[in-house]
Amino acid sequence: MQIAVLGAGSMGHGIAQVSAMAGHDVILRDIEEEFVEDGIEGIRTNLQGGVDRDKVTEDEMQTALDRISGTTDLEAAVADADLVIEAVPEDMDLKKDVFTDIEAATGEETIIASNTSSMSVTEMGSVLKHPERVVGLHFFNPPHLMDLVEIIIAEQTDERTESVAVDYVRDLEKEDVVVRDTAGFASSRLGIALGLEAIRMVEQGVASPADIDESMSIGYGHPMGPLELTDHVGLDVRLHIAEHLREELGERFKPPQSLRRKVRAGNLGKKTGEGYYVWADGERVGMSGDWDDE
Ligand SMILES: NC(=O)c1ccc[n+]([C@@H]2O[C@H](COP(=O)([O-])OP(=O)(O)OC[C@H]3O[C@@H](n4cnc5c(N)ncnc54)[C@H](O)[C@@H]3O)[C@@H](O)[C@H]2O)c1
Repeated sequence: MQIAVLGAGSMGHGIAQVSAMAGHDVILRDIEEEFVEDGIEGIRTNLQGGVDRDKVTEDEMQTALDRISGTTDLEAAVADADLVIEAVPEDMDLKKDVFTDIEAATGEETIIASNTSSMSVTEMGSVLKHPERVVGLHFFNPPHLMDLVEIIIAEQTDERTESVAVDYVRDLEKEDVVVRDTAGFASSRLGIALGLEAIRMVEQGVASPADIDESMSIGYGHPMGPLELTDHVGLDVRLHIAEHLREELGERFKPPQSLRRKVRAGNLGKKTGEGYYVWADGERVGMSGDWDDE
C-alpha cells in the first residue's frame, strides 16, 4: 500500500518505520523540514540498533529506508495514499483540521486513521464528508518494539475500512484488538487507572515508588511498574489523558494532586530528568522525594 504518516514525532516516525519494514511505501509528513529530518534520523537509528542486535539485516534496513520519503507538503503526502495515519499532537481541534485537510486532498476511498491514545475517533470522523473510512489505529510506544495495535471502530467505520485496518496490522506482524470507540479504549483506560492509583498510593505513603512498581513488575509480571511507565510516557501526557477520562467516565479518573504539581513544576518524567523517579542520561538513578535510595 501507499501510506502517508502525518506527524514525524515519537509515534509517527515509528509507525512509518514498521510500515516500511512490512513492505509499504511511506511518505512521512511534518510541518517543519527539521522535524521530518529528525523523524527519518530516528528511523535510521532504530534500524541501526536492530542491525547491531542482529534483528534486522543491513539489506532490510536499506530497503526500508528506501521506501520512506519525507515532506512538509500535505497534498504531496496524501494525494496517492491508500491509508493515511495521523500522529499529530493529542488535540481534538487540530485532529479535526488535519482530517478536513486530508479529505480535501485525497480520493473518497482513502482510509483515514488516527493514532489517538484516548480521544473519540467518531468525533474526528464527524468533520468528514465520507466518514465511513475513518478508523483508529492505536500504536504503542515505541511502535517498532511494541506488538499491540488497538483498532478503534468509530460509529461511522464501515466493514471495508475495518478489514483494511485489520489486514494492515496483521501485515505488520502485530497483534490487533478491535475495540469500540469509547473513552480510553481498552488499553489507556486500564493503564491510566493503574497509574493514577499507584500515584495516590505514593501520596498516601503506602510504599516507595520503586516498591509499588516492583509489586506489579515482579508480583504481576508487568514488564514495567505503573510509576516508571508514567515517567516514560510523560507526566503531562498522562495528566492530559486522565483529565479527558474524568470528563468522559467520571471522578474515578480525577488526577491526583502530586501529578498536577509535578507537571506545573515541569517535572514531566524521563524526558525532563524527574517525575516519580530521578533520571540521568536516560537511566533511573533514584526516586523523587524523600524516599530512601533504591
Ligand atoms: N507518545 C506516546 O507514548 C503515544 C502512544 C500512543 C499514541 N500516542 C498518540 O500519538 C499522537 C502523537 O503523539 P507523539 O507522542 O508522537 O507526539 P509528538 O509531539 O512527539 O509528535 C507530534 C508531531 O506532529 C507534528 N505536527 C503538528 N501538527 C502537524 C500537522 N498539522 N501535520 C503534520 N504534523 C504535525 C509535530 O511537529 C510533531 O513532530 C497523539 O495523538 C498521541 O496521543 C502517543
